Amino acid sequence: MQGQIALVGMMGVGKTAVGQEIARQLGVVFTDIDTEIERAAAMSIPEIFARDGEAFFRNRESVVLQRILEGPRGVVSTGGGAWIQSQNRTLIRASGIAIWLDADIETLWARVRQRPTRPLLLTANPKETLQTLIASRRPVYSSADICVTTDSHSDIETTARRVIAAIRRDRPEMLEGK
Ligand SMILES: Nc1ncnc2c1ncn2[C@@H]1O[C@H](COP(=O)(O)OP(=O)(O)OP(=O)(O)O)[C@@H](O)[C@H]1O
Ligand SMILES: O=C(O)C1=C[C@@H](O)[C@@H](O)[C@H](O)C1
Ligand SMILES: [Mg+2]
Repeated sequence: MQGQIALVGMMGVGKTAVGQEIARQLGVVFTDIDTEIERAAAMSIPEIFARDGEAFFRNRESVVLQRILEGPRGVVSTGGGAWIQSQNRTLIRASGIAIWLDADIETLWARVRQRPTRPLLLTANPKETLQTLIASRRPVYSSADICVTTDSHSDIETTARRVIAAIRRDRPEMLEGK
């Protein structure tokens, strides 16, 4: 591999689940930035948001992202807000490529509504909050190198195959030797 493959996109789109499967199919290491932040802080993400606030979390996110991107090449799943910060986009672009995983609001909502693990959705109307977040973030996600869409009919393995096929088509040098 010629660099890191970073997955970006909205919460619930499947960056963690699909990223893990891409890494398995390619036989490379997989790292999830949210998991690494939680490990380093010995706290869950909702706990970090509640105790230290979002600005603190964003700072940790950048530090952890930089550390992981400097490590062995593989697949890196980011948190939903990571690509929104310009310094993170610079870090990811310098280390490899960004894949935007996209899905419609109904697919995202069906996947996030089950679990109260996303502090940004702890609002009176979480579906509306999700919709507002999508509207503000979509223009930024669209600056990723490759966009792959998923929906309620695409399972994790199929979506992972689609991502690998898109990289092979658009950036074949990334997968040299794979
Ligand atoms: N293609 C898919 N088909 C079916 N279920 C999926 C798919 N992708 C993800 N899921 C399920 O949707 C849920 C959310 O996925 P996941 O945690 O991977 O999202 P995420 O993008 O990493 O979100 P976050 O930004 O909050 O970390 C999980 O329960 C996962 O198993
Ligand atoms: O979309 C976001 O801003 C977030 C998504 C999650 O992956 C976590 O990184 C956190 O809950 C924030
Ligand atoms: Mg995730």
